[in-house]
Amino acid sequence: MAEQNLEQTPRDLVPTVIADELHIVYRVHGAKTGKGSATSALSRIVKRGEERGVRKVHAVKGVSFVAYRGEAVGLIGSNGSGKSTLLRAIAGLLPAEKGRVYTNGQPSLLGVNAALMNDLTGERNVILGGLAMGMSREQVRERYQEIVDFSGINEKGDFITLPMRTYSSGMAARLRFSIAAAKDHDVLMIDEALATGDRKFQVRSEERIRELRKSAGTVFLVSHNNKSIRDTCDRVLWLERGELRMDGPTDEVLKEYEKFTGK
Ligand SMILES: Nc1ncnc2c1ncn2[C@@H]1O[C@H](COP(=O)(O)OP(=O)(O)OP(=O)(O)O)[C@@H](O)[C@H]1O
Repeated sequence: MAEQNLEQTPRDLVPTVIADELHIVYRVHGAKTGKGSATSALSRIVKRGEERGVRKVHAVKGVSFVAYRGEAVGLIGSNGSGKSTLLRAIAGLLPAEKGRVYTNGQPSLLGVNAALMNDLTGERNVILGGLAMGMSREQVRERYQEIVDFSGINEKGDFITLPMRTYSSGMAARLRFSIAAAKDHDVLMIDEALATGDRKFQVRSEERIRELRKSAGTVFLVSHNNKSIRDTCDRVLWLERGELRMDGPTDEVLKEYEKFTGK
């Protein structure tokens, strides 16, 4: 893929993320506890080393690709195929077992579980979220109304002044997306954020993703919604059992993926 792109317009392509034979392995402690007393457990640890009682999950297996500035890259694959793991590794949240990830610029991961404070109001979260992304107080103040309007949180009443815990999961996801999308990111990674919003919000956020791409960032989008991927991404990486099964133009990859899933 990289070679193909380089042949087309070598000077315009600025790589933002490079994954080189990347392997990610989770270690689950206490998965195989074995039987017996505490003393026998201790002696097993001493005798057989620290890996005893640790189960490994090899979630990403030798994935390589190069993503460029201005690209929107979809990540697809069955449940448990390694999509979220790959994003977390690009964001620097998981160490590589083998291989490397290089990023040019600051990657921001916008997950469904992104950490907003449930006991604080939406309003406070907008401010803290903006500051946490590196915006100044003035910038947050300037963008505040835009963020709230984009999220649509106040469409059905004054919810922005209520604690986040009173929001539905869709409302919370919309607010997270709106906060993250208020800033231009070098590399923005979105994990299923669109799936939780209603159709009107999805259309708005897809539009914003296209804008973010124009402002020279790279966007990664994990989704099980093929339509969202088709409407937003020009390139798709298809993962299956941790391996990169296909990397290419959206239509080509989705065609093969739909054959695979029988849809
Ligand atoms: N914290 C963790 N500890 C151990 N194993 C994990 C952990 N998180 C994910 N896994 C395992 O890693 C593999 C890949 O999971 P991942 O969440 O990356 O898949 P996914 O493609 O994003 O799935 P989905 O579409 O269901 O969200 C799975 O086998 C999963 O069980």
